[in-house]
Amino acid sequence: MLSENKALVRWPAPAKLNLCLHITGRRPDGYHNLQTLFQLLNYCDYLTVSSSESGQITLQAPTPGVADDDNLVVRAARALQAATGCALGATLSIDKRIPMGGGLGGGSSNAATALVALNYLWQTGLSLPHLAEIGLQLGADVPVFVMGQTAWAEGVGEQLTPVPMPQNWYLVVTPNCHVSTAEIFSHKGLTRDTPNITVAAFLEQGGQNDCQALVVKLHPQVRQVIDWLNQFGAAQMTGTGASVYCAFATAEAAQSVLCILPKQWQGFVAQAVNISPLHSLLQQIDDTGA
Ligand SMILES: C[C@@](CO)(OP(=O)(O)O)[C@H](O)COP(=O)(O)OP(=O)(O)OC[C@H]1O[C@@H](n2ccc(N)nc2=O)[C@H](O)[C@@H]1O
Ligand SMILES: Nc1ncnc2c1ncn2[C@@H]1O[C@H](COP(=O)(O)OP(=O)(O)O)[C@@H](O)[C@H]1O
Repeated sequence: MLSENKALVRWPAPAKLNLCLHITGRRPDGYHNLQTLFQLLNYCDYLTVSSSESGQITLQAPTPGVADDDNLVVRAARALQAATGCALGATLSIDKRIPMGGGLGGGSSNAATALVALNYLWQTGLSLPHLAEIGLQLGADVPVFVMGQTAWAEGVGEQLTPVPMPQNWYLVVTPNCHVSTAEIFSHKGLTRDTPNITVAAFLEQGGQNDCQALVVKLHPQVRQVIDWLNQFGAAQMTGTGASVYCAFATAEAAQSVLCILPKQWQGFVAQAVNISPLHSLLQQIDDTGA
């Protein structure tokens, strides 16, 4: 099926949540070491990708606010060409559903899906760890999406240990404000000295988001979302914000809160998954021998 209709395949690029985000130190290059639990979700952007003989990388429609040459899928395609010497080109399109710049990893996930899809279509044969290494040059969150499992992460997010988590339902709410990752990491008010913990300790006690206290000071809208969601459970920010999430035992419970979400915010309901929808698709391709 796939071999006949490759251009029609919708390659999923899932969102993630950081179920904790501990900043444990600052490296000499200015980047921060962290410990985080990357929880993959079944809520996705979708890419269509076709291979071409031209060698050109073309985006069918621009992503709002992003120049095509800066788009992470274009940069991912070019990085794969450079790493493999592949002379083929590609035409890509993105069906964007994940709010941008919200700490949900959409751009990084798009890049990871482009790497995985093109590695398949171009038959460049790189392993997932090799693709993750290429992805790390594009962003600290790309490796987890390439590897495709919910995981405990250390370093800048590239040292990954898969950890199966309960398949909770999450309501994710994004206020109408933009939080700059670079601004938060360079702010003098950021907590950067959280002691390292073990995965076992996280699983037992949970963890906090070290960026949250600073972000709510700088962006009162994020505090408003947290206060509102706290009526229904323990709300926490993901990444460097601005999105906030709250866990529910059932889809219905999460959906019923989404129905009464104040109009100035956007939200979606998603289920936690341990295997990325992208990797479930790859498995299906392998199984059918397409
Ligand atoms: C902290 C996280 C947690 O998921 O936040 P979100 O982006 O998801 O909100 C990510 O690892 C972010 O990864 P990503 O968004 O790919 O960051 P990058 O583009 O690599 O870096 C943006 C800027 O943030 C700073 N930065 C980023 C990551 C890190 N571990 N230390 C840093 O100091 C650097 O100044 C860098 O120039
Ligand atoms: N394909 C893409 N999708 C989303 N953002 C992209 C993309 N390519 C580049 N970007 C840039 O990356 C930034 C971060 O995007 P995103 O991954 O959605 O958020 P976050 O890093 O907060 O999780 C965006 O604000 C945008 O400027």
